[in-house]
Amino acid sequence: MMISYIMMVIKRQCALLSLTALFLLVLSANMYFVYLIVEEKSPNVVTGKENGGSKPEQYANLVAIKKTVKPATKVKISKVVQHRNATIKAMKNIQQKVTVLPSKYFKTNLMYKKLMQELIDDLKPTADISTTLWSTAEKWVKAREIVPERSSLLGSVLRTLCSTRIVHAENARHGTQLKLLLTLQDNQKAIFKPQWYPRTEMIEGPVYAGKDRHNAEVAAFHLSILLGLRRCPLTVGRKVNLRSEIMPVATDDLFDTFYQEGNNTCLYGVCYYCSPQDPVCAHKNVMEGALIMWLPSGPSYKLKKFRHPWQRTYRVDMAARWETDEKYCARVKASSLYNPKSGPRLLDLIDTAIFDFLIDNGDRHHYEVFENSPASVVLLLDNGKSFGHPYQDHIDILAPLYQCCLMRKSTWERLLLFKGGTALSTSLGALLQHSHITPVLSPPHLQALDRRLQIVFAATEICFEQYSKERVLMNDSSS
Ligand SMILES: Nc1ncnc2c1ncn2[C@@H]1O[C@H](COP(=O)(O)OP(=O)(O)OP(=O)(O)O)[C@@H](O)[C@H]1O
Ligand SMILES: [Mn+2]
Repeated sequence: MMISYIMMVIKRQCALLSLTALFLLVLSANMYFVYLIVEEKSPNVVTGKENGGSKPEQYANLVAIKKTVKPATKVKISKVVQHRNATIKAMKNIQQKVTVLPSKYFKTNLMYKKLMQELIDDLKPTADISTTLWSTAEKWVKAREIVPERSSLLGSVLRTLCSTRIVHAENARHGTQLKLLLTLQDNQKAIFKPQWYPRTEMIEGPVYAGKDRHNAEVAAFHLSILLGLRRCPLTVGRKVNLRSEIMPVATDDLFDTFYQEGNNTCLYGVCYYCSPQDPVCAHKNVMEGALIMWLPSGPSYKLKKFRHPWQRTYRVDMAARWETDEKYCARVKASSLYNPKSGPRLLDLIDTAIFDFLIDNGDRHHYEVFENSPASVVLLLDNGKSFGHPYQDHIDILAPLYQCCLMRKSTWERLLLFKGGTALSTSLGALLQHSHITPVLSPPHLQALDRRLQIVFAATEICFEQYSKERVLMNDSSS
């Protein structure tokens, strides 16, 4: 009797203990997850010093993973699909919704033409080419926008960027891809990302496959203006003569990577992905590229890099948490950094997701803000992996939108301006006509924008049905 009583007590204690242990385990797992989000760490990314040389430690793992993913890799898709079931279910719902989108989304709002005309006017150069415009552009940079809503000098700044003499050229030590850091006359820095592909190239493979697309940087900048997301550095297309404009002012280590291949001058640069086996070649001496104006230096503009909470694993056989967990947004919001009540960061990321989905950029593994500005905007830096395939839509880029079901009201209103079916492609096409490397996008890439906009409408409609419009759309004042 006594023994069975003691056994019963022990059993109860054990049950209690294992329950407590389970509770502690769940709690610590949750805390670890919040820690990962807040501390910008990822189980898949080795962190380390920022921008530390040609092989940044913080990217070592991510880069190694990216390198191993070849477009032709065969994987057991069914297994991967199972792992990514949360986001796949959401994507299917959205695809279904597109087919029954309310008719209001097919009615054109002619007001878009007014906006388009205003922006086209702003893009026309009105002042002479002058390096005094560097300081004009510098003054535009604020905590929440780096390009003003309207400026009659926008076109003049862009033209100056396009045509001012290059006085120094070095390898940009930032990031992993080949790019040059140019200094233009009167000390304006700019990044030059070279052309790797013709406009018609279709990039097959995962969403982050291939090399940078210089024209994508130019198109993304113009789209950012059109959508009122004025957080993308000023970007132009520029053709440079490697022999007369770059080589004479190149640093020795850059100069050493230039060589002649038949009639064409080539270079391979110094960067993590750079090698003599992987050169980029000019047409004869002329190389087309994107020239991206460097943000001002100084403490107010110091950049801080964060791991993107919806970062991909860059592995086809491994899913990220956001791909498997329908309630992932609640976890993100548990961090005060992303709680919409305490700051605009989450809404910025949702704006970014919409922007990235439209341009098909699935490579925003990190994002940057101005470290010393409270409530700094999420900058749209590095749009090079966009516009890879005009016939593919990677709906999972929209995960921050469909998992959080939140959107800034002003963003929604701007998107609605382009409803009707062709307004977005028409407008962007018109803005890009002023570019020195026009046509910037091939027609299929432009048309893809209209199709993807419908998908954004569908995703948002689902949110409206689920939570009501009032709960989904957030006022700017509350963010
Ligand atoms: N216009 C700019 N002004 C200021 N800093 C910039 C600008 N463009 C890029 N940078 C800095 O350089 C870094 C690398 O640039 P970018 O992301 O375009 O290169 P990348 O080679 O594609 O990098 P990654 O391999 O990380 O994708 C950015 O993270 C940012 O810190
Ligand atoms: Mn990149």
